[in-house]
Amino acid sequence: MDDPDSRVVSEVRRTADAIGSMEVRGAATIADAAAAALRAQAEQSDATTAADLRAELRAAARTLDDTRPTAVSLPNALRYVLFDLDGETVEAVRDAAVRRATEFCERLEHAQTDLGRVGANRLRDGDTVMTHCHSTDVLACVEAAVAQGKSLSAVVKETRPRMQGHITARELAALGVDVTLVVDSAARRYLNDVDHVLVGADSIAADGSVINKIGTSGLAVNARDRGTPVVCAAQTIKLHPGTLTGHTVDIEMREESEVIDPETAATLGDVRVANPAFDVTPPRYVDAIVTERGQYPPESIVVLMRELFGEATAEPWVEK
Ligand SMILES: O=P(O)(O)OC[C@H]1O[C@H](OP(=O)(O)O)[C@H](O)[C@@H]1O
Repeated sequence: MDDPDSRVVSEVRRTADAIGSMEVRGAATIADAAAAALRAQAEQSDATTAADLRAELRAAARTLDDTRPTAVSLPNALRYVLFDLDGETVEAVRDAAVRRATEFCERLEHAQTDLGRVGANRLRDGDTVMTHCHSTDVLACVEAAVAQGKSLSAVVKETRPRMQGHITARELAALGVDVTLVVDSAARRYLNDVDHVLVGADSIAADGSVINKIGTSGLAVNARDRGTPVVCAAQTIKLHPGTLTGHTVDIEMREESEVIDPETAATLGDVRVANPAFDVTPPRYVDAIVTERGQYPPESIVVLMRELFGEATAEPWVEK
Protein backbone atom coordinates (compact mmCIF):
# COMPACT_ATOMS: atom_id res chain seq x y z
CA MET A 1 0.00 0.00 0.00
CA ASP A 2 1.16 3.63 -0.57
CA ASP A 3 2.19 5.78 2.31
CA PRO A 4 -0.94 6.04 4.53
CA ASP A 5 -0.19 9.74 5.11
CA SER A 6 -0.83 10.37 1.39
CA ARG A 7 -4.29 8.78 1.75
CA VAL A 8 -5.54 11.15 4.41
CA VAL A 9 -8.76 12.65 2.97
CA SER A 10 -9.12 16.38 2.35
CA GLU A 11 -11.77 16.74 5.04
CA VAL A 12 -9.21 15.65 7.64
CA ARG A 13 -6.62 18.10 6.28
CA ARG A 14 -9.19 20.92 6.26
CA THR A 15 -10.18 20.15 9.85
CA ALA A 16 -6.52 20.04 10.93
CA ASP A 17 -5.89 23.43 9.25
CA ALA A 18 -8.99 24.92 10.88
CA ILE A 19 -7.88 23.70 14.33
CA GLY A 20 -4.33 25.01 13.79
CA SER A 21 -5.54 28.45 12.68
CA MET A 22 -8.14 28.49 15.50
CA GLU A 23 -11.02 28.88 13.08
CA VAL A 24 -12.22 25.83 15.03
CA ARG A 25 -11.31 26.43 18.68
CA GLY A 26 -12.27 25.61 22.24
CA ALA A 27 -11.31 22.25 23.69
CA ALA A 28 -14.71 20.56 23.35
CA THR A 29 -15.33 21.94 19.85
CA ILE A 30 -11.89 20.74 18.72
CA ALA A 31 -12.62 17.23 20.05
CA ASP A 32 -15.97 17.12 18.26
CA ALA A 33 -14.41 18.26 14.96
CA ALA A 34 -11.55 15.73 15.26
CA ALA A 35 -13.94 12.81 15.84
CA ALA A 36 -16.07 13.94 12.88
CA ALA A 37 -12.94 14.13 10.70
CA LEU A 38 -11.96 10.55 11.60
CA ARG A 39 -15.48 9.47 10.71
CA ALA A 40 -15.01 11.15 7.31
CA GLN A 41 -11.73 9.29 6.83
CA ALA A 42 -13.48 5.98 7.52
CA GLU A 43 -16.42 6.79 5.25
CA GLN A 44 -14.42 8.18 2.32
CA SER A 45 -11.48 5.76 2.34
CA ASP A 46 -10.99 3.44 -0.63
CA ALA A 47 -8.72 1.10 1.32
CA THR A 48 -9.05 -2.51 0.22
CA THR A 49 -7.88 -4.25 3.38
CA ALA A 50 -8.71 -3.81 7.05
CA ALA A 51 -5.02 -3.24 7.85
CA ASP A 52 -4.79 -0.46 5.23
CA LEU A 53 -7.86 1.28 6.62
CA ARG A 54 -6.45 1.08 10.16
CA ALA A 55 -3.16 2.57 8.92
CA GLU A 56 -5.07 5.40 7.20
CA LEU A 57 -7.08 6.14 10.31
CA ARG A 58 -3.88 6.30 12.35
CA ALA A 59 -2.35 8.66 9.78
CA ALA A 60 -5.46 10.86 9.91
CA ALA A 61 -5.28 10.88 13.71
CA ARG A 62 -1.61 11.95 13.61
CA THR A 63 -2.47 14.79 11.20
CA LEU A 64 -5.17 16.01 13.61
CA ASP A 65 -3.03 15.51 16.72
CA ASP A 66 -0.14 17.56 15.27
CA THR A 67 -2.19 20.78 15.28
CA ARG A 68 -2.35 22.13 18.84
CA PRO A 69 -0.61 20.54 21.82
CA THR A 70 -2.39 21.69 24.98
CA ALA A 71 -6.07 20.68 24.88
CA VAL A 72 -6.09 16.98 25.79
CA SER A 73 -9.65 16.69 24.53
CA LEU A 74 -8.08 16.33 21.08
CA PRO A 75 -5.96 13.19 21.74
CA ASN A 76 -8.70 11.87 24.03
CA ALA A 77 -11.15 12.09 21.11
CA LEU A 78 -8.73 10.35 18.74
CA ARG A 79 -8.06 7.62 21.30
CA TYR A 80 -11.80 7.06 21.78
CA VAL A 81 -12.49 6.62 18.06
CA LEU A 82 -9.46 4.38 17.41
CA PHE A 83 -9.98 2.31 20.54
CA ASP A 84 -11.10 -1.01 19.12
CA LEU A 85 -10.71 -1.38 15.36
CA ASP A 86 -9.70 -5.04 15.30
CA GLY A 87 -12.17 -6.14 12.57
CA GLU A 88 -10.95 -8.42 9.78
CA THR A 89 -12.71 -6.73 6.87
CA VAL A 90 -12.73 -3.14 5.58
CA GLU A 91 -16.46 -2.95 6.34
CA ALA A 92 -15.98 -4.08 9.94
CA VAL A 93 -13.25 -1.51 10.59
CA ARG A 94 -15.20 1.23 8.79
CA ASP A 95 -18.39 0.48 10.74
CA ALA A 96 -16.52 0.41 14.05
CA ALA A 97 -14.80 3.76 13.40
CA VAL A 98 -18.03 5.43 12.25
CA ARG A 99 -19.93 4.04 15.25
CA ARG A 100 -17.24 5.13 17.75
CA ALA A 101 -17.00 8.63 16.23
CA THR A 102 -20.76 9.12 16.25
CA GLU A 103 -21.00 7.81 19.81
CA PHE A 104 -18.20 10.15 20.88
CA CYS A 105 -19.91 13.26 19.45
CA GLU A 106 -23.23 12.29 21.08
CA ARG A 107 -21.56 11.67 24.46
CA LEU A 108 -19.80 15.02 24.25
CA GLU A 109 -23.09 16.82 23.74
CA HIS A 110 -24.81 14.99 26.61
CA ALA A 111 -21.83 15.51 28.89
CA GLN A 112 -21.97 19.25 28.34
CA THR A 113 -25.68 19.38 29.08
CA ASP A 114 -25.17 17.35 32.29
CA LEU A 115 -22.20 19.51 33.30
CA GLY A 116 -24.33 22.61 32.76
CA ARG A 117 -26.91 21.34 35.24
CA VAL A 118 -24.23 20.56 37.83
CA GLY A 119 -22.60 23.98 37.41
CA ALA A 120 -25.92 25.82 37.49
CA ASN A 121 -26.46 24.60 41.06
CA ARG A 122 -23.57 26.78 42.21
CA LEU A 123 -25.13 29.91 40.75
CA ARG A 124 -27.81 31.76 42.75
CA ASP A 125 -30.40 34.19 41.49
CA GLY A 126 -28.76 37.64 41.29
CA ASP A 127 -25.14 36.36 41.19
CA THR A 128 -22.36 37.91 39.13
CA VAL A 129 -19.70 35.76 37.48
CA MET A 130 -16.36 36.80 36.02
CA THR A 131 -15.25 34.90 32.91
CA HIS A 132 -11.98 34.53 31.04
CA CYS A 133 -11.71 33.57 27.36
CA HIS A 134 -14.61 31.61 25.82
CA SER A 135 -15.63 28.20 27.09
CA THR A 136 -18.68 26.27 25.94
CA ASP A 137 -18.59 24.36 29.26
CA VAL A 138 -18.87 27.66 31.15
CA LEU A 139 -21.65 28.83 28.84
CA ALA A 140 -23.52 25.56 29.49
CA CYS A 141 -23.54 26.33 33.26
CA VAL A 142 -24.85 29.84 32.74
CA GLU A 143 -27.41 28.70 30.18
CA ALA A 144 -28.76 26.03 32.58
CA ALA A 145 -28.94 28.57 35.44
CA VAL A 146 -30.84 31.01 33.22
CA ALA A 147 -33.18 28.18 32.17
CA GLN A 148 -33.87 27.64 35.90
CA GLY A 149 -35.11 31.24 36.01
CA LYS A 150 -32.04 32.79 37.65
CA SER A 151 -31.06 36.32 36.74
CA LEU A 152 -27.27 36.68 36.34
CA SER A 153 -24.68 39.34 35.61
CA ALA A 154 -21.22 38.83 34.17
CA VAL A 155 -17.94 40.71 34.08
CA VAL A 156 -16.25 39.42 30.94
CA LYS A 157 -12.49 39.76 30.43
CA GLU A 158 -11.68 40.51 26.81
CA THR A 159 -8.77 38.01 26.83
CA ARG A 160 -5.84 39.28 24.85
CA PRO A 161 -4.47 38.58 22.35
CA ARG A 162 -7.33 36.94 20.43
CA MET A 163 -10.22 38.56 22.30
CA GLN A 164 -12.32 35.44 22.74
CA GLY A 165 -14.04 37.39 25.53
CA HIS A 166 -16.03 39.09 22.77
CA ILE A 167 -17.60 35.73 21.87
CA THR A 168 -18.44 35.14 25.53
CA ALA A 169 -19.92 38.63 25.89
CA ARG A 170 -22.11 38.17 22.81
CA GLU A 171 -23.34 34.71 23.83
CA LEU A 172 -24.04 35.73 27.46
CA ALA A 173 -25.91 38.83 26.34
CA ALA A 174 -28.00 36.68 23.99
CA LEU A 175 -28.97 34.55 27.02
CA GLY A 176 -30.23 37.67 28.78
CA VAL A 177 -27.23 38.03 31.14
CA ASP A 178 -26.28 41.59 32.13
CA VAL A 179 -22.75 41.82 30.65
CA THR A 180 -19.88 44.21 31.38
CA LEU A 181 -16.81 43.80 29.16
CA VAL A 182 -13.47 44.81 30.72
CA VAL A 183 -9.83 44.81 29.64
CA ASP A 184 -7.84 42.01 31.23
CA SER A 185 -5.91 44.31 33.53
CA ALA A 186 -9.17 45.60 35.06
CA ALA A 187 -10.09 42.17 36.45
CA ARG A 188 -8.78 42.75 39.98
CA ARG A 189 -10.68 46.03 40.18
CA TYR A 190 -13.95 44.11 39.69
CA LEU A 191 -13.25 41.00 41.79
CA ASN A 192 -14.98 42.48 44.86
CA ASP A 193 -18.17 42.80 42.83
CA VAL A 194 -18.33 39.19 41.61
CA ASP A 195 -19.56 36.03 43.36
CA HIS A 196 -17.65 33.48 41.29
CA VAL A 197 -14.81 33.35 38.82
CA LEU A 198 -15.99 30.80 36.27
CA VAL A 199 -13.43 29.48 33.78
CA GLY A 200 -13.09 26.52 31.43
CA ALA A 201 -10.10 24.25 30.88
CA ASP A 202 -8.07 22.81 28.04
CA SER A 203 -6.57 20.13 30.28
CA ILE A 204 -6.80 19.11 33.91
CA ALA A 205 -3.74 17.44 35.43
CA ALA A 206 -3.81 14.57 37.91
CA ASP A 207 -2.80 16.89 40.76
CA GLY A 208 -5.85 19.08 40.01
CA SER A 209 -3.95 21.84 38.20
CA VAL A 210 -6.07 23.64 35.63
CA ILE A 211 -4.47 24.36 32.27
CA ASN A 212 -6.46 27.11 30.62
CA LYS A 213 -6.11 30.29 28.56
CA ILE A 214 -3.15 32.48 29.51
CA GLY A 215 -4.17 34.81 32.30
CA THR A 216 -6.24 32.26 34.21
CA SER A 217 -3.59 31.68 36.89
CA GLY A 218 -3.13 35.38 37.64
CA LEU A 219 -6.89 35.79 37.83
CA ALA A 220 -7.17 32.84 40.23
CA VAL A 221 -4.41 34.17 42.52
CA ASN A 222 -6.12 37.57 42.65
CA ALA A 223 -9.49 35.91 43.29
CA ARG A 224 -8.04 33.94 46.21
CA ASP A 225 -6.62 37.19 47.61
CA ARG A 226 -10.10 38.72 47.45
CA GLY A 227 -11.89 35.60 48.73
CA THR A 228 -13.79 35.05 45.48
CA PRO A 229 -14.33 31.35 44.67
CA VAL A 230 -12.79 30.03 41.47
CA VAL A 231 -14.79 27.35 39.67
CA CYS A 232 -13.55 25.46 36.63
CA ALA A 233 -16.12 23.92 34.27
CA ALA A 234 -14.50 21.00 32.47
CA GLN A 235 -16.01 17.85 31.02
CA THR A 236 -14.08 14.68 31.79
CA ILE A 237 -12.74 14.75 28.20
CA LYS A 238 -10.40 17.49 29.54
CA LEU A 239 -8.76 15.12 32.07
CA HIS A 240 -5.19 14.48 30.94
CA PRO A 241 -4.34 10.78 31.31
CA GLY A 242 -0.60 11.33 30.69
CA THR A 243 -0.32 13.34 33.90
CA LEU A 244 -1.29 10.22 35.87
CA THR A 245 2.16 8.89 35.07
CA GLY A 246 4.03 12.12 35.72
CA HIS A 247 3.97 13.77 32.27
CA THR A 248 3.49 17.52 32.10
CA VAL A 249 1.18 19.34 29.69
CA ASP A 250 2.78 21.11 26.73
CA ILE A 251 1.98 24.81 26.67
CA GLU A 252 1.37 26.03 23.11
CA MET A 253 3.43 29.01 21.95
CA ARG A 254 1.64 30.88 19.17
CA GLU A 255 2.63 33.43 16.52
CA GLU A 256 4.05 36.83 17.49
CA SER A 257 1.65 38.42 15.01
CA GLU A 258 -1.29 37.60 17.33
CA VAL A 259 0.23 39.98 19.89
CA ILE A 260 1.48 42.79 17.65
CA ASP A 261 1.30 43.39 13.92
CA PRO A 262 4.66 43.07 12.15
CA GLU A 263 4.79 46.76 11.10
CA THR A 264 4.31 48.01 14.66
CA ALA A 265 6.74 45.39 15.93
CA ALA A 266 9.35 46.75 13.49
CA THR A 267 9.09 50.21 15.10
CA LEU A 268 10.08 48.79 18.50
CA GLY A 269 13.60 47.81 17.50
CA ASP A 270 15.25 44.68 18.83
CA VAL A 271 12.34 43.29 20.84
CA ARG A 272 11.33 39.67 21.19
CA VAL A 273 7.61 38.87 21.44
CA ALA A 274 6.40 35.80 23.38
CA ASN A 275 2.89 34.47 23.00
CA PRO A 276 2.12 31.53 25.31
CA ALA A 277 -1.52 30.51 24.78
CA PHE A 278 -2.09 28.82 28.16
CA ASP A 279 -0.95 28.75 31.76
CA VAL A 280 -1.19 26.40 34.72
CA THR A 281 -3.27 27.27 37.78
CA PRO A 282 -2.20 25.22 40.80
CA PRO A 283 -5.00 23.37 42.59
CA ARG A 284 -4.73 25.51 45.74
CA TYR A 285 -6.25 28.43 43.80
CA VAL A 286 -9.22 26.43 42.49
CA ASP A 287 -12.28 25.76 44.64
CA ALA A 288 -14.06 23.20 42.49
CA ILE A 289 -13.91 21.42 39.16
CA VAL A 290 -17.39 20.96 37.72
CA THR A 291 -17.74 17.93 35.43
CA GLU A 292 -20.71 16.04 33.99
CA ARG A 293 -20.17 13.54 36.82
CA GLY A 294 -20.45 16.09 39.60
CA GLN A 295 -18.21 18.62 41.36
CA TYR A 296 -14.76 17.74 42.67
CA PRO A 297 -12.24 19.53 44.83
CA PRO A 298 -9.21 19.68 42.49
CA GLU A 299 -7.10 17.48 44.76
CA SER A 300 -9.56 14.58 44.38
CA ILE A 301 -9.83 14.67 40.58
CA VAL A 302 -7.13 11.99 40.41
CA VAL A 303 -9.63 9.47 41.81
CA LEU A 304 -11.98 10.14 38.90
CA MET A 305 -9.07 9.97 36.44
CA ARG A 306 -8.00 6.53 37.71
CA GLU A 307 -11.60 5.33 37.44
CA LEU A 308 -11.92 6.59 33.85
CA PHE A 309 -8.49 5.79 32.43
CA GLY A 310 -6.97 3.15 34.69
CA GLU A 311 -3.22 3.54 34.21
CA ALA A 312 -3.42 3.12 30.42
CA THR A 313 -2.42 6.12 28.33
CA ALA A 314 -1.51 4.42 25.04
CA GLU A 315 -1.85 6.51 21.89
CA PRO A 316 -3.00 4.08 19.20
CA TRP A 317 -2.21 6.43 16.32
CA VAL A 318 1.49 6.40 17.19
CA GLU A 319 1.83 2.69 16.32
CA LYS A 320 2.65 2.09 12.68
O1 LIG B 1 -14.18 23.21 25.71
P1 LIG B 1 -14.57 24.62 25.97
O2 LIG B 1 -15.18 24.76 27.34
O3 LIG B 1 -15.44 25.21 24.88
O4 LIG B 1 -13.25 25.52 25.94
C1 LIG B 1 -12.20 25.27 26.85
C2 LIG B 1 -11.05 26.19 26.64
O5 LIG B 1 -10.62 26.19 25.27
C3 LIG B 1 -10.17 27.51 24.93
O6 LIG B 1 -8.92 27.46 24.30
P2 LIG B 1 -8.70 28.03 22.79
O7 LIG B 1 -9.53 29.25 22.60
O8 LIG B 1 -9.03 26.89 21.86
O9 LIG B 1 -7.21 28.35 22.75
C4 LIG B 1 -10.15 28.31 26.22
O10 LIG B 1 -8.92 28.22 26.92
C5 LIG B 1 -11.30 27.66 26.96
O11 LIG B 1 -11.31 27.92 28.35
